Amino acid sequence: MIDFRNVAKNYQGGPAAVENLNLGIDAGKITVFVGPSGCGKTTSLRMINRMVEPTSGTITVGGRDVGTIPAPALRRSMGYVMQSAGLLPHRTVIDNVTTVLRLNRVPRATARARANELLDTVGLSAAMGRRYPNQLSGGQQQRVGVARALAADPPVLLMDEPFSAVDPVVRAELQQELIRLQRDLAKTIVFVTHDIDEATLLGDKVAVFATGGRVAQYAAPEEILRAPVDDFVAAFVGRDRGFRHLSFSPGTSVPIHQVPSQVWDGTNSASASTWTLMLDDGNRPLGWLAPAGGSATPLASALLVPGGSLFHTGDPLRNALDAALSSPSGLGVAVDDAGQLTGVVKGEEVLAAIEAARTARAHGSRLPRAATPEGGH
Ligand SMILES: Nc1ncnc2c1ncn2[C@@H]1O[C@H](COP(=O)(O)OP(=O)(O)OP(=O)(O)O)[C@@H](O)[C@H]1O
Repeated sequence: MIDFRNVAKNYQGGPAAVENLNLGIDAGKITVFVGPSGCGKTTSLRMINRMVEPTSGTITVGGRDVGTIPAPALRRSMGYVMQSAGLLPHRTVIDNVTTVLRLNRVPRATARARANELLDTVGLSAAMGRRYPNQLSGGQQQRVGVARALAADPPVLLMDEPFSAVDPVVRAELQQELIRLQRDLAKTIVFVTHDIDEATLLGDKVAVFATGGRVAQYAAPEEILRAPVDDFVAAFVGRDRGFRHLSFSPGTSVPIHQVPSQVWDGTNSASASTWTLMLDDGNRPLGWLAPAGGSATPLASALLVPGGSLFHTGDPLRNALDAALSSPSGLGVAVDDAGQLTGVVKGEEVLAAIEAARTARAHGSRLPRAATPEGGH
């Protein structure tokens, strides 16, 4: 869909921001440019819609050389979302979202109807449409930025660190929304970030940039985590890449076990020697009761120990391992889509499943059935 051929950019007086970029970007997929600060990601992104003009080389979009398309028309034909949302402060949210539609001479009523639909798509109520940008939180502003970029239904969406100015919780929400949106929209998205976790979560493909716009590796995220091509990529990807790579291995082979459990009523008795999982009356985990130890005396007022992360049906091995590691009992709590208890996973069995997945990969075979801990090696 998008092709960089021998593209270079020299800002006046400086060293080459981008030396010689050759890269093909797939249609309908999310391609992430990731890399340290100043390596030319934003410059490369902005050359696609001619916000930055290349010094030499060619960029084509859908086979057309962007240099031959008038810049304003080109920009209107692509969605663009940036870090600060870039909303016009003196215009209401709805007017911000309809800007491009109005420039494209879409009648006002149609544009507003479309904008309201889009606000709903990005999780904002119609009432938000009447507010001004400074009356929204940072996360809400970014949602408006995404709605505005989608307004003209462009096939290409350029996103420059769109979620980096919001807190981690909102950021995770926005990332999930983008994944959900993309399932329906299948846009060609080019996404710039310096966060490798964000890159591997969102990218169908990830281009790891080094100084001067040199692409050190361009591959699917699991490959970058599993087999970085050189020390630069390995260092950038980080020390816990092995753990992160588990996001790409299904957790279906991890055995689920029964666990002693009770409905929590505030007066439950701890067992002498085992951890007991406390549930609400809908079978959803609330926390644990620690073993009472030598004294089998029931506690008058039991103390609920907060649980660890939950391993949902369908989650990857990473979540299974995290559930086990973060659980005070050492047993990772597994739940179904409704959040109801299905059982627990054991750390050593997750490790055995990880080893089985690795062996299967090494032999290029299908995943064997779940290995027992004894059979792990
Ligand atoms: N308008 C400009 N004028 C001069 N130099 C610029 C300009 N914009 C960027 N540069 C330089 O070009 C290089 C690449 O910058 P660019 O913004 O593309 O990098 P980046 O990888 O997106 O960085 P960051 O993650 O910090 O945004 C840097 O050395 C930067 O200082």
